[in-house]
Amino acid sequence: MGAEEDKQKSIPVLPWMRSPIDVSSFDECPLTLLPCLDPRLKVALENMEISSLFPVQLAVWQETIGPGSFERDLCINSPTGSGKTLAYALPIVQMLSTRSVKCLRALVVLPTRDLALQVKEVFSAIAPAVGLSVGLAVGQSSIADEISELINRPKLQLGVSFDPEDFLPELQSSVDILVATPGRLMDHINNTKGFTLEHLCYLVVDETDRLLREAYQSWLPTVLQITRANDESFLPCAQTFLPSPFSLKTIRRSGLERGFKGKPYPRLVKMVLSATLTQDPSKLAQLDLHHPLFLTTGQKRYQLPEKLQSYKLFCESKYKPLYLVALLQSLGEEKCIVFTSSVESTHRLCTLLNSFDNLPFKIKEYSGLQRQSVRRH
Ligand SMILES: Nc1ncnc2c1ncn2[C@@H]1O[C@H](COP(=O)(O)OP(=O)(O)OP(=O)(O)O)[C@@H](O)[C@H]1O
Repeated sequence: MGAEEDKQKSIPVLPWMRSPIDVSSFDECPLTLLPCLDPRLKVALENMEISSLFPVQLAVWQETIGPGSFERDLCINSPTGSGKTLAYALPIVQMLSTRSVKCLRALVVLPTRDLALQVKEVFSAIAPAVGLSVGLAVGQSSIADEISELINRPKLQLGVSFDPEDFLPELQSSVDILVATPGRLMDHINNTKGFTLEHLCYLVVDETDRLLREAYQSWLPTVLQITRANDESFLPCAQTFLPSPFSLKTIRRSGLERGFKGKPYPRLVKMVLSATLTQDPSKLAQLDLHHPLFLTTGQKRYQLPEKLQSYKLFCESKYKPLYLVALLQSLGEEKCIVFTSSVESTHRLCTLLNSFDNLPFKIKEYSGLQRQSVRRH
């Protein structure tokens, strides 16, 4: 294939992908210079030893809290390690920080439990600073325990007798933000009383490529259908709706005046992220994006720290373990992480290394073979 043909092939089909925002043109931004940052969140970030925002975080801030003000759905293509989690967590938490009534307003979906746990940790480090709670639906605990974490059941008052027929306690969400894997999310959608996406304002699809590659019990069409159904059921009452301080209904008015061409407004804002975002129109169509804005750093898959040096060692594959042992020995006391391509190779390599009894270091296995509780310590 000629170079010209190659170039042709890499031009995205979708027009909005052809004029992206170049994230690499942004610099890091010290928190002291970040416009509109809630001071409570600034303190929370400083407690995490974060003193400036990475380029992707600044670019997203500009399109959400900054002049972009969440008007468009965001598609973010940025390498692993570039700080995508905080890029969406910070604006969402800041936007929800003024809400006083608790209900589920932001949903973040990730393909695996480990990733969901990492993302939950980031939200948990900043959300409580502005009075928001974060929940996790990943199947780490029993469904009953998870439900009691996510749903608040008001207790019956002592001494007051209720006819069980008349009394249906109002179930409310205990969390404002939920981080979930698709399977457990579907369990709650289908079976958990009081679990509702009715008030959802933000949907984040992290590791989008992976989530679009597999259907995962059709979680995406289900979530979109539920949120669309909310839009439709609210639309007829949009003209006659009188705001009430006690109403929890999110009224997604038709936003003609804002150029939303009859789409409901406020709408469900979507942010989709990946290190290798697909350009396949049929895959992206599944997300039903609104006037999407593409933010990208190009084709880079990984973001390596500037001072990291890398070396390659060439050898025949049958000698790989021996070279590895020699390399580890030469590194002496340094801590090392060895990555392999599968759970099985990790297990094999670990068994092999442990069979040398004169190595001056301890070897620990870390893969999906270990239970979650072991992996976290
Ligand atoms: N502004 C920041 N200042 C300092 N460290 C940061 C900042 N933002 C993120 N980090 C740290 O950088 C690392 C990478 O961040 P993160 O995991 O969000 O990257 P990512 O782009 O989401 O990667 P992945 O594709 O693996 O999910 C994390 O250890 C995180 O704590």
